[in-house]
Amino acid sequence: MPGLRKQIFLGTFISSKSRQELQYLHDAAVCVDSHGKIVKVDVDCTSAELIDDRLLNKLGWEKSEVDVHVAKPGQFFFPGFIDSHVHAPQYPNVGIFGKTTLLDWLEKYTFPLESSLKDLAKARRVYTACIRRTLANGTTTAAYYATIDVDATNLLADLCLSLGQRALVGRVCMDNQDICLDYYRDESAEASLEKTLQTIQHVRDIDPSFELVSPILTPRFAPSCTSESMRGLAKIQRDMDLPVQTHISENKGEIALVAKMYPESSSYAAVYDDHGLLTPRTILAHAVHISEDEARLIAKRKSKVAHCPCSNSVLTSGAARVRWMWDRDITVGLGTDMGAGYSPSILEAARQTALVSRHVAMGIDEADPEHERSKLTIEEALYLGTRGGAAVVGLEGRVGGFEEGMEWDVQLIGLGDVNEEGFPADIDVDGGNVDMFGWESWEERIAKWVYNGDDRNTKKVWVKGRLVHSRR
Ligand SMILES: Nc1nc2[nH]cnc2c(=O)[nH]1
Ligand SMILES: [Zn+2]
Repeated sequence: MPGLRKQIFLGTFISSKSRQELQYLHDAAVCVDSHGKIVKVDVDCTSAELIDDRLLNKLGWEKSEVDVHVAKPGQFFFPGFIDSHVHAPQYPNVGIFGKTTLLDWLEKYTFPLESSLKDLAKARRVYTACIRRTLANGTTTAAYYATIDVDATNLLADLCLSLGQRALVGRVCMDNQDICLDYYRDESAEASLEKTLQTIQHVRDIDPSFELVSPILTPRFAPSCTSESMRGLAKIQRDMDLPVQTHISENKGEIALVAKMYPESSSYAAVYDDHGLLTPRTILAHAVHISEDEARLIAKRKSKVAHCPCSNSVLTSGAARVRWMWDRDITVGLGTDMGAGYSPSILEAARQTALVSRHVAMGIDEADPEHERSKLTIEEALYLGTRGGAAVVGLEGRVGGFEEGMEWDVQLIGLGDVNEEGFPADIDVDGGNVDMFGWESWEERIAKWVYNGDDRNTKKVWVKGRLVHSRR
């Protein structure tokens, strides 16, 4: 990214040390070079003045070439969220679902809206709103499904790049003439693959090394694709080493449909595997009802799962078992799955993850140790939204923490209103739902953020060192 100045961030930095534990760095300085990369983390930096004496000398940087950002008392830096499963064209429909479940929801609400986005002016409006709203909620990376339309999909990639959101952008493949509706489908398997290649080429043209925006192969789900298109996509995946995203085992009716369509495959996961689509770069959304055999196969292929708790509750799909998948060595991240998911926020997804895990627990006898184990902690939910998601979208080690060598994809969080000493000022009803009383430990502050926070607490957001959102 040309034109970025060097930056030093001072304050408290909180990130996942492991699934179970958050790391708190207080009075720290994180130094970011002009490419948006973290080059130094200094943990003993109590004031801005120290930067002159010590840090700048160590870095060999001139004061005049550096911007210094100091977090206010009570604020902290947190890694940007990763939305590992989201449909940008469905954004206008968030909250609009009535009592539908997956298959009738697709027909009633989703396909008409997606198809209407071949109108590029409408697509621009919807995609701009989706990107700006998710950035405002701290989402620095999103794995997007677009629509079947090449131009509108390419526009989504353009907008991610210009608005500064890291993204994987997929043109949706739907070529099964028996299942897909006439008004919204690819003409043939061949056309589906050709259009996919057009979007890959477009992304290559605008971001040649896929630094910020990458194409992602997107067979919508097994019912919407033919064997021919799935095999063709698998070949493109192998030839170009690209990521893949699709849906799996979300809804019982869907599972029955897949079993009927692919009787020769032993399970839903096996359908993808039999077509060469279960790869280490494959993101499978939902996995609510997968069997032991399917979990074993997914883990063996090192494919990843995007857990979408809001969507699974909205569409009455079921409660995915995150601990159970972790126990079977499956890497899991979080997805909003808008517009089935009603919220653009991964913080909301983290909260719903914690709650859905309690519903999983309620389905297990209290005497069984799994009852207690199923419940996820706040630390685990935040891990899923940051480092877990990074591993799911193939950015492990690049984003999700504050280590040297990582990129500055970060949000600045402010909780309540505090005065210079860090004590609460008067309650500010416009500033968000998180009220601080001054006696909370850092662990308690994070808990209050997860359960009552929202975009009003997300003060600033950076991607690869660039400021992409700032709250007025
Ligand atoms: N939640 C969800 N599941 C799907 N399965 C196939 N398409 C979709 C979709 O758009 N949303
Ligand atoms: Zn989805």
